[in-house]
Amino acid sequence: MSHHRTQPPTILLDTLFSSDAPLEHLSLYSTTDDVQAPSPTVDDESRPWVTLTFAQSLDAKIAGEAGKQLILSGKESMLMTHWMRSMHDAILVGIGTALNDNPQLNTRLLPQLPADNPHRYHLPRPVVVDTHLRLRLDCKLLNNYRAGVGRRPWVMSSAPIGEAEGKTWREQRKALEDAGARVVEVGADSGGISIPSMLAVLRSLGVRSLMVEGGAGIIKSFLAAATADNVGETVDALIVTVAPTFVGREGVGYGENLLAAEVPRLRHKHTEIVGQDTVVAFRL
Ligand SMILES: NC(=O)C1=CN([C@@H]2O[C@H](COP(=O)(O)OP(=O)(O)OC[C@H]3O[C@@H](n4cnc5c(N)ncnc54)[C@H](OP(=O)(O)O)[C@@H]3O)[C@@H](O)[C@H]2O)C=CC1
Ligand SMILES: Nc1nc(O)c(N)c(N[C@@H]2O[C@H](COP(=O)(O)O)[C@@H](O)[C@H]2O)n1
Repeated sequence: MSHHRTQPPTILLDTLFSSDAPLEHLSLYSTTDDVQAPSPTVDDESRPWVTLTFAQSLDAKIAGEAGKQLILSGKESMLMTHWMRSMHDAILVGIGTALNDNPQLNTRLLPQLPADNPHRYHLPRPVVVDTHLRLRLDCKLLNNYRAGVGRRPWVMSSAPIGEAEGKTWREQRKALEDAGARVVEVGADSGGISIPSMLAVLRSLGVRSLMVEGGAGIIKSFLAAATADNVGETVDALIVTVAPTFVGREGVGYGENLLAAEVPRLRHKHTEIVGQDTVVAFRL
């Protein structure tokens, strides 16, 4: 769709912004005024706006056998994902994805702006959820930051209680910080980093909107945190790209253990055919 080439797709504008928001330059911001970058927000500012998003096959798989990374999105819907990235202050992935995919989480697919355009695309902050600080020191997120083409990655982690484990964690924290990361301590429980605590901390650090890209474990946790009982407390929008392909049962899914009573209530907002894919957007 041609308008995807020069401005954000309608499905994103409809889902992330209210109809009275000024639609010009929604994903652009002045190089001198980062703070003014347009962003979806929640009213009470207790947490960031959260968009949960991923690409899946027809049989609801997000990766291949043993987690093999799959490019499920076609080029048009991948471009849509990069527009979406430009509309959020930060992008979050779990450490499983960071280790497996070594992602960049930037907006490199967006069309080049004319040289005389005073704006540039908003570059989101990468955030990795990593209890045990397993992030590699030579990952692309840190390499890009050191090369001046990415924001400093934030690593959301939790200091262990035991002395031996604590020593390793502190050493790894120093190594990651020396490599350029900012390690942010958050409370954890048996399910890993506490999602509500992490969201509150991110908001206190200035993150107004968070795009959660996966992987499987993170998607499950955010869906579980956004159950019917908790509606409105964790996830604001769900945007799923469905690719016209089957992966098979060896692939990695995210929904196998979801209980019907626990699934969040979805309000359908928009469905759009983007290239060969179908993108479905909901508000929660
Ligand atoms: N198709 C798509 O759109 C996408 C596909 N993927 C695919 O997903 C796969 C990775 O998924 P997965 O291995 O599950 O890894 P995740 O990226 O979901 O990371 C999960 C890990 O994050 C840590 N963690 C800490 N706190 C939490 C919490 N509250 N909830 C969940 N996890 C937490 C845990 O590790 P620890 O205990 O060490 O902290 C956990 O093992 C890859 O194959 C990747 O290619 C990924 C993104 C998008
Ligand atoms: N939208 C989308 N479609 C797919 O088919 C995917 N595999 C993903 N994966 C996510 O994108 C990350 C890679 O990002 P970079 O290209 O390195 O910027 C990957 O880690 C997943 O989070 N997404």
